[in-house]
Amino acid sequence: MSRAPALLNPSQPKVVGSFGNAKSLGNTSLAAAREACDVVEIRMDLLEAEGILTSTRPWAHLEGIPLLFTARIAAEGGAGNLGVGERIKLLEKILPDAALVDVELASAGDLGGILSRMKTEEIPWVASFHDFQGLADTFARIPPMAEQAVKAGAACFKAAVRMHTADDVAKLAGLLKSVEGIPLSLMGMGPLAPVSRLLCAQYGSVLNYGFIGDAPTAPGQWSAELLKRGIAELERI
Ligand SMILES: O=C1C[C@@](O)(C(=O)O)C[C@@H](O)[C@@H]1O
Repeated sequence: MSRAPALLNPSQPKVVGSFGNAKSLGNTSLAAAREACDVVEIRMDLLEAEGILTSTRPWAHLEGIPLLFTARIAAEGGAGNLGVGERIKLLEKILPDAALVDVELASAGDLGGILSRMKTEEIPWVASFHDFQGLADTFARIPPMAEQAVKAGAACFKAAVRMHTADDVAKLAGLLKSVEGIPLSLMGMGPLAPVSRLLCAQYGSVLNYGFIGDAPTAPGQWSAELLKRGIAELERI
């Protein structure tokens, strides 16, 4: 059953709670996860790098909250260096548990086979993009990438970009009002990450990431609990 439409609503921004290590995942009960976020992100690349993914389902105790699975490539901040074949194998294993799957837009071609299977099984995917440096041309690249994500069949386009100035934060949030055709999840990284994430949520970013446990999964990321409390206080605009 697809739960994506309810999870990808700009007027109801959701908080994604991400685990930076296996200990944080193992120590978090379903009740605690529900308290901290609306969706849990399982970073398979991080778990694989810790060697705990081979045969287990270390997220099994979180059945009851939507699970978003990510097998991030090293070029976009992933741990280890998962090849295409390894990522396909990991994704095939988790499909029965997935409410959503994250695939880098740049990998959509390589993972075309598994994306077709997800389409048949009605499992929506998030096309993602990361810029850890905050390059000057990234803002201009986001609208065409969102269009590519639509063409590739993604349910959402996500971009995480390092912010250098308040002007960057305003530009990122502004894109949420100007790009149409697909739900967007936009967020800043670095020292301006927290303020950017609040502003982006207020402007309609559908998925807003924080960490659960003791290890952030991106520079400047707040805890999911704090982000959820902050977003709950925002007046809709
Ligand atoms: O893509 C994202 C967003 C993120 O990079 C962040 O900036 O919070 C954290 C990642 O775990 C997740 O897959």
